[in-house]
Amino acid sequence: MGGVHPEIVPPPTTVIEASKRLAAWTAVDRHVLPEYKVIGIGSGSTVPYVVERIVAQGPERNKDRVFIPTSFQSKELIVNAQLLLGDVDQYPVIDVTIDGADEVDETLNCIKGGGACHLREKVLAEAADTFIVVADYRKNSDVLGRNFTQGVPIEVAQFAYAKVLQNVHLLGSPGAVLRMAKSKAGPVVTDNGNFVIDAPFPEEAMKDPYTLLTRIKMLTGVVEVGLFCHMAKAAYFGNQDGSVTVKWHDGRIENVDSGSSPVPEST
Ligand SMILES: O=C[C@H](O)[C@H](O)[C@H](O)COP(=O)(O)O
Repeated sequence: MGGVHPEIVPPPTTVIEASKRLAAWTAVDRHVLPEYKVIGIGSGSTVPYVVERIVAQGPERNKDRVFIPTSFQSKELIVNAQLLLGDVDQYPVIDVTIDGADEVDETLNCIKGGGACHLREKVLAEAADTFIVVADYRKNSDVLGRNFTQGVPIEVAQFAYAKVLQNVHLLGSPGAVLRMAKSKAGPVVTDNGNFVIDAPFPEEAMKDPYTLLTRIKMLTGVVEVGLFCHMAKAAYFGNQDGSVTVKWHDGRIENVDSGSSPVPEST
């Protein structure tokens, strides 16, 4: 764990990347406390900045901590940052988990799973005493599905996908599709060996994500649904003007002036 740390993520060159970093750094500064020893690491493009900031807390702070990944990607991040890797079966109680989101509504319900990692992410969110979301300003929304339009990610057992797809069509998402891979023929296969269905629902259904979650989860063959309801304690959004908006679980909205502009010098 000693020695020079490798670069975890290149410095941001766009306002969106800088906003992600701002959210991640602010959340780590406030929620990864010195006494915390078991830390869940989420997945996606915002999380490398989380790991970067944790590493900046120094080897002394990190030497007796263990980091639990939510995906192959976050496992690589932990290992490359020379942090100690653990798993949730060894550490079923986590002090804090920090993760990204595809969209967050006004009461902190989230769509997650744009990267097909939502099963492990939800396990680590639920195992954590504190679950914190970090994202750029585009994810800050009033109603889920307004910004992230590809639909609710649903992880399904491979053999059951066609049956679940039919069920989901009848449940009110006629446009639901099996997620196809980009650089491989055939469907996306998750880290757990399952398929993913993307199911866009009308706004009326998305206004009550908990009911929708329970309906989808009851379908046999569904492994996990990318709707995270009543889980997050706070969501941090990096803004274009260099401030951070914090939405708290009790409805409070806080504006933090980071004192630094997120606009990268090169733009
Ligand atoms: O499956 C992926 C995860 O739920 C990500 O946390 C989510 O897609 C957000 O990722 P990003 O930070 O890249 O927007």
